[in-house]
Amino acid sequence: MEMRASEDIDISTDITPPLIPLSFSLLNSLTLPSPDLSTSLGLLLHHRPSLTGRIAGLLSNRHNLTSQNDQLSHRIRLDAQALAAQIANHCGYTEPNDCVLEEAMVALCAVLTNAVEVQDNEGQNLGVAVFGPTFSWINHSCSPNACYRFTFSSSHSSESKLRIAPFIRNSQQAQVDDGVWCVGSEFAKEGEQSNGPRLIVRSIKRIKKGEEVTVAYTDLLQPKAIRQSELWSKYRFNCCCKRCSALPFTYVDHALQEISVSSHDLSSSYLNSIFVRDMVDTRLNEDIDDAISEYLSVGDPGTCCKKLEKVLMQGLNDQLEGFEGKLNSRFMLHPLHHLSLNAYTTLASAYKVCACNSLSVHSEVDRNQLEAFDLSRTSAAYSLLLAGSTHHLFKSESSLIVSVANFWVGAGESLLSLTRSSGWSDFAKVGEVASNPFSVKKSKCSKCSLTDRFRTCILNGQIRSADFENVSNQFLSCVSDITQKVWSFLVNGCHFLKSCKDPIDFSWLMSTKNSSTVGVRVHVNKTDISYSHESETCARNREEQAYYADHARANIFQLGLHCLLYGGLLAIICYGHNSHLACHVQTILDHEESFV
Ligand SMILES: C[S@@+](CC[C@H](N)C(=O)[O-])C[C@H]1O[C@@H](n2cnc3c(N)ncnc32)[C@H](O)[C@@H]1O
Repeated sequence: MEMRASEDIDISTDITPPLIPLSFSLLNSLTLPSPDLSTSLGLLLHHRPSLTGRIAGLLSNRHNLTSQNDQLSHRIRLDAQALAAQIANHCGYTEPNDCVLEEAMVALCAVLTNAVEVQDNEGQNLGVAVFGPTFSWINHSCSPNACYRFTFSSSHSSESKLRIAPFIRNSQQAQVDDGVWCVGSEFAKEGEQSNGPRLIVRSIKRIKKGEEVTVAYTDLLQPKAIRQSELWSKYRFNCCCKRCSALPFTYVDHALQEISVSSHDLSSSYLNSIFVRDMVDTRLNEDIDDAISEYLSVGDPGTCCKKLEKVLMQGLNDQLEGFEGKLNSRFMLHPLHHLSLNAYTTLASAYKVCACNSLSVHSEVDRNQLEAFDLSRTSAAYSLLLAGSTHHLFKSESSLIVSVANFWVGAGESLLSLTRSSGWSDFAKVGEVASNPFSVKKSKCSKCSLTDRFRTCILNGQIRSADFENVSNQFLSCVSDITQKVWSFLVNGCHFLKSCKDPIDFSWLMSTKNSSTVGVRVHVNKTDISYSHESETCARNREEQAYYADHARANIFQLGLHCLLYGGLLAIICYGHNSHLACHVQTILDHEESFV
């Protein structure tokens, strides 16, 4: 089964009304050991599996999930026994019979195949839910044209209408029970009291009438091999979408897994050996994963930053046992490799925590202000690098919009908060620049229409494809200009960041594409830096320092504002104007205004 557009749909359109779940389990109120089991029980209490192996119209995929003698099928069997025992108990039997066990198996497989994690506004995992066919018949694509969000409000816009319909191939007709697809039964009714999660599907691309509507079942910022492996281990299917079938790989998939080699005695063709590539991938993955997991469990952000930056700067330099003896090479992550992106995300957050810790630990006021300022500056630079690098990928793969929206908002927040740092006083006379001197209203950019676009969109909730393209081009042009003015200031003191020539325009990567010694350091070109922090710190007097700092601060404010507004616009496209992220952007803008 699949879902298709029943009309032409523009980008940024809700394509279903709010849908109510068939079954939902909150993480903190489980009667059974796992949310999957509780959700399966909820499903079974109201629906019986049909002879075709579906339950409430949902595919159980029972055969594919349980036919192999592997860990997944073993786990499903054990869980199904626990579920069957619970049902038997509920019905007053002492032992579950084969029929109950089979029903438990079908319900559990249907939950594994169709359930989604429900997240609150902050992205925290609340539990697990299964929805009816309107949502559950939507297939996966690694380049999807739709996304979904949750809402917890019981009122919804009267405009939201169903714009998709099931498409059933002849061979599947027999699988669907009469009455399963019943328009209206899954939709939240006006004034309904229940306050559980509702799910809304929204277009992130233009979709033509009759085109299949797809969503992502996995993280799209992962390379093909990882996406395929996750889809196989969870759902047991091989994705054959356009992105996965592209040969050679799409630019995005190539970049997400690119590793370069530098060596005196080996050519980069060695990386083409799957054996060497897998070995290098595994080792680099372990290094990044270890640093991040240690940070998440032990909570030492400083050590994590050092470890991650070491991997980003030095790559893998060990002797590796290869099939032709020992390989004495250096393997570097490409700046757009998916592990680099993970590292930037963690570094942005870890430096921010370091900055907060620094303010709370030191007793010498001036020293801690300066240290916290430097750490916040580095955190903001990593946020900008993350947003810029994923945006670069987004230009080739527009379904990355959902991640990119969050990253631009994060970069905007981080840059704006940097402009409020008391550390600026180090550049001028203490106390003079303690509050934020910039106004959102007065800082309206003369070159782009972002502020107006955001305000219009936050009111009416939609942007047309053509408008969006224009706004994106204007935004990129402004942000590239401003970034050139402040990047050297933002990255001062951080070796890895200094080695990234431009966090927005990645054309510098292309020029070195065929080099076998692609180390990020080769891209450093100090002559391109329009003005550098070094020149500020060497400035002869405090007036000069203050002058440079004022300019840097004003530019960082402009940069932050652009990132935030653009992130807000993307948030409206992906989640709607009433969404948490769009409202969050509005709140930051109001907050900034209140500083003046
Ligand atoms: C949530 S259901 C989607 C609807 C399903 N096609 C149906 O007939 O009910 C998920 C299951 O659909 C199938 N599926 C989804 N996307 C797919 C894709 N891109 N390629 C192959 N199978 C897919 C897999 O069997 C997966 O476990």
